[in-house]
Amino acid sequence: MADVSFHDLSLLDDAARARLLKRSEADLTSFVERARPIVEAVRSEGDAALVRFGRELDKADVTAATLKVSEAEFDAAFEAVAPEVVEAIRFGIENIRVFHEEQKPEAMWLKEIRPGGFAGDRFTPIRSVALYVPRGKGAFPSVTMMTAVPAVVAGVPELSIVTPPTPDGSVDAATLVAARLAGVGTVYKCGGAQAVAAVAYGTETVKPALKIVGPGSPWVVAAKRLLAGVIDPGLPAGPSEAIIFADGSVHGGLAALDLLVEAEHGPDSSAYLVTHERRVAEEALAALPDHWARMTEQRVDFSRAVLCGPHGGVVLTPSLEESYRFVNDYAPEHLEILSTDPFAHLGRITEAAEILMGPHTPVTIGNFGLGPNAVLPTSRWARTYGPLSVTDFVKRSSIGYVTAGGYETFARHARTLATYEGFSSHYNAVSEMRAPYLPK
Ligand SMILES: NC(=O)c1ccc[n+]([C@@H]2O[C@H](COP(=O)([O-])OP(=O)(O)OC[C@H]3O[C@@H](n4cnc5c(N)ncnc54)[C@H](O)[C@@H]3O)[C@@H](O)[C@H]2O)c1
Ligand SMILES: N[C@H](CO)Cc1c[nH]c[nH+]1
Ligand SMILES: [Zn+2]
Repeated sequence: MADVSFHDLSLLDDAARARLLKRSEADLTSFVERARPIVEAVRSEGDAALVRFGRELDKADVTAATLKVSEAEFDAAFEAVAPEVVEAIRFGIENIRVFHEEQKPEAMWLKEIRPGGFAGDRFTPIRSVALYVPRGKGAFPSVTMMTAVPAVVAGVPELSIVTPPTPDGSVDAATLVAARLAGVGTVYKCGGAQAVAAVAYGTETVKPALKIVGPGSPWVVAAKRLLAGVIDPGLPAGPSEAIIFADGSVHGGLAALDLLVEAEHGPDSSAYLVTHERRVAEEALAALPDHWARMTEQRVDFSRAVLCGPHGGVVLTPSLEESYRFVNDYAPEHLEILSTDPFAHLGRITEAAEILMGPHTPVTIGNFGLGPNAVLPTSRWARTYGPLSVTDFVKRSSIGYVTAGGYETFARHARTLATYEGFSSHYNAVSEMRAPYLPK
């Protein structure tokens, strides 16, 4: 059995350190090439292609008539899901709603920039958005909560969910419960590249959308890349990843417990424990076998593949400074600061999409509904993107308003720059030609 990867940063040259920063999806070329014919088939054949790929790729018994989830299926889902699961979904949705309502921008603001000259922003919902909910290596009602709640808070009028069907032709029941409780009533049974193509082009059954958000496998990420000229692909959210940052105030066994959280998503995930304390690193390595003994076989296989492979393991740094530097260079999707004084470290970390503070805030709690969004940028995109938010579901128009009294000051400077840039109509519109036409 392979050993957990142990990286002593003080022994690595720059090239070896740079390799640690890479993710499995760094090269999507082969997925993009294989997703291309799927996308093309959906564009040209519509529902027929969705049914074919549903059967081939998801081994699912779907027909054109059953591609859209019926009201009866929603009702049956509430019967099928255990009451405590419904309660956990309600609890999460409520927290996520409170967080995102706080985040919602004012519908409009206007400021007097100079006397008689007003400028501001107005926010209006995007007309139609599709939410991708994965269903490959597990079911994700939590992703339904995380994508649907901010969309509903933003007021998007046309919302739909796309998610892969299961072999019996149904959709994960808890996903349907979460959808209805969050306020989304349209769910289509298609996943992967074909789902992205379906909402980009539309089919006989699937209504096209202006934007798609939500995480997914490399098939989903590849299709979003191919269709970026047709549909807004939202923030890049691929295979899950995390850094557990630990100082010397915690036990390494705790770090190992939390390191396994995102490592168990799939063999394409990434997860590191980063610490400058050799004791913490050694305790973590020693604790992993016990933790694995309490996991399901599939999740052991996934997390072993990550932690024993090139995209995971334990990183021992020569100093606290080097730990900060590694985290900021890596720009993780999830970062957990394991310390009895996490706020002492927070100011040093600038590149992370989600930062969870202290020994009582494991990534699990963030994933399942503390409030902040757990759909997050992966593959170092945390350097420029933040978590999914209400602002992903609205667009901004800027508003300008100049009064009769304020006009001449702005016009004078505009004439000067219009002349410099060589625009005669721009000039004329603010010249003496304007006055005769103005309302008296
Ligand atoms: N970044 C985030 O915020 C975030 C949140 C949750 C999950 N995730 C990640 O999302 C991903 C979900 O992936 P998943 O696989 O569980 O579900 P998925 O729904 O994204 O992918 C499954 C679909 O991929 C397609 N597919 C599978 N094999 C294929 C093949 N050989 N050819 C063509 N298409 C194929 C099928 O259509 C299938 O329905 C995981 O990597 C997880 O870590 C990320
Ligand atoms: N960790 C995922 C985001 O990378 C979210 C999630 C949902 N369920 C379990 N985990
Ligand atoms: Zn997770």
